[in-house]
Amino acid sequence: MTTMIELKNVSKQYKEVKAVDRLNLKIKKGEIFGLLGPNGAGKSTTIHMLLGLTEPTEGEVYVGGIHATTRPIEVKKRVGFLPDDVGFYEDMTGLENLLLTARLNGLKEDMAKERALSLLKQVGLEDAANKKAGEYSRGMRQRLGLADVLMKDPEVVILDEPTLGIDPKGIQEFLKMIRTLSKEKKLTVLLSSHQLHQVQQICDRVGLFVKGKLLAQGDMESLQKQLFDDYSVQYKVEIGTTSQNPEEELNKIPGVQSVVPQSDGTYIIDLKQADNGELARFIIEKGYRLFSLEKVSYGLNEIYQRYFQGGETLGSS
Ligand SMILES: Nc1ncnc2c1ncn2[C@@H]1O[C@H](COP(=O)(O)OP(=O)(O)OP(=O)(O)O)[C@@H](O)[C@H]1O
Repeated sequence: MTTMIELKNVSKQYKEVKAVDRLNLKIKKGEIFGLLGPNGAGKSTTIHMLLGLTEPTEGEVYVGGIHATTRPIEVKKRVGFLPDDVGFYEDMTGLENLLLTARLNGLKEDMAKERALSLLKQVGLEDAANKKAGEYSRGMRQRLGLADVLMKDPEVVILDEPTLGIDPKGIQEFLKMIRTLSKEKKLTVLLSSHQLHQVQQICDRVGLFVKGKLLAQGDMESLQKQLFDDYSVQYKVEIGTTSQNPEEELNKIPGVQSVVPQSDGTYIIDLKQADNGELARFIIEKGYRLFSLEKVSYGLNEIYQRYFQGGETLGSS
C-alpha cells in the first residue's frame, strides 16, 4: 500500500534542545495515525517539519512522496492542516469562510459552493452555515475547521490537538466524524494528542512519543508486545466452589504464571499464552462452577502509565 507520510531518521535540534531525535515513521494511505505524547514531546515540531514550516536538522521528510523541505508548496497543496485553534474571519459566516478558502485555492465558484454546502452537512453545521463564525462555539469552530481543511480535497490531513477545549459530547462527535471521513475518502490522517483515550478510539495505529523519541508504534496489540516485555495474557474468572484453597488449585492450570484473588471474589489468572479453551475445561473438570471468564487486555491507559514510568529506560534502548 502507498506510503503517504514518511520520516527517515529525522532530528530537529533547537540550540540545546533536541526536539525530535532520529524519528523513523511511515504512515500508509487511508490510515489514521495518532502521535501521542505529553507536552514538549516534539509532536508540534514533527508536524511543522511535515508541513515544510521548519527544516529538520538531519533526515528526510516526505508527504505523498514529495520532499517536504525542498518542495513545501506542493506539499501544502496536498495536506490539510488543522491547528489547535483555527483562525476564521469572525464577521463572515461559516459558509463564506469556506468559500474564501475555495477562492484562495483556485476552486471554481459553483463547484466551491456545492462542496462547501456538502462539507457543512458532513460536519453537522448545515443549520449554522449562515451564522457568523464569531458566534460559533469552540466545538463548532473545530468542525468548521475540518470542513475548511477538506475544501481543497487533501490527501493527507494533519490535526494538532484537535479536541482541545471541546466538551466531552462534542469530542465524541468530532472523533467519529474524522473516522467516518477518513474511511469514506481514503484520507490519511495524522493526529497529535496527549489524550490517550481519544487516540485509542479512532486511530488505526499509535506512536508513543516522549522527549523527541518514538518509543513504540503500532496497533494496540503490538504496542503491548513492544512495551510489556513480560508480555502475558490475563483472564478474569468468576467461579463457584466449596474448595478451601481454589487459588492453589488454579495455579496448576497449564501455562499459568500467577493467580491473583480480587476483592470482588474473582481471580485474575495470568497465562504465558492465549487460552484456547483449556482454562474453562480445567475449571469445570475440577468441579467448580464457572460463572464468567473474560480476557483482560491492557488498555492504552496502562501502556501510557507504563511508558511514562519506564520511559527513560525504554527510550534509551
Ligand atoms: N522554536 C523553538 N525554539 C526552541 N525550542 C523549541 C522551539 N519549538 C519547540 N521547542 C522545544 O522543543 C521541544 C518540543 O516541543 P514541541 O512543541 O514540538 O512539543 P509538543 O509535543 O508539540 O508539545 P505541546 O503539546 O506542548 O506543543 C520542547 O522542549 C520545546 O521547548
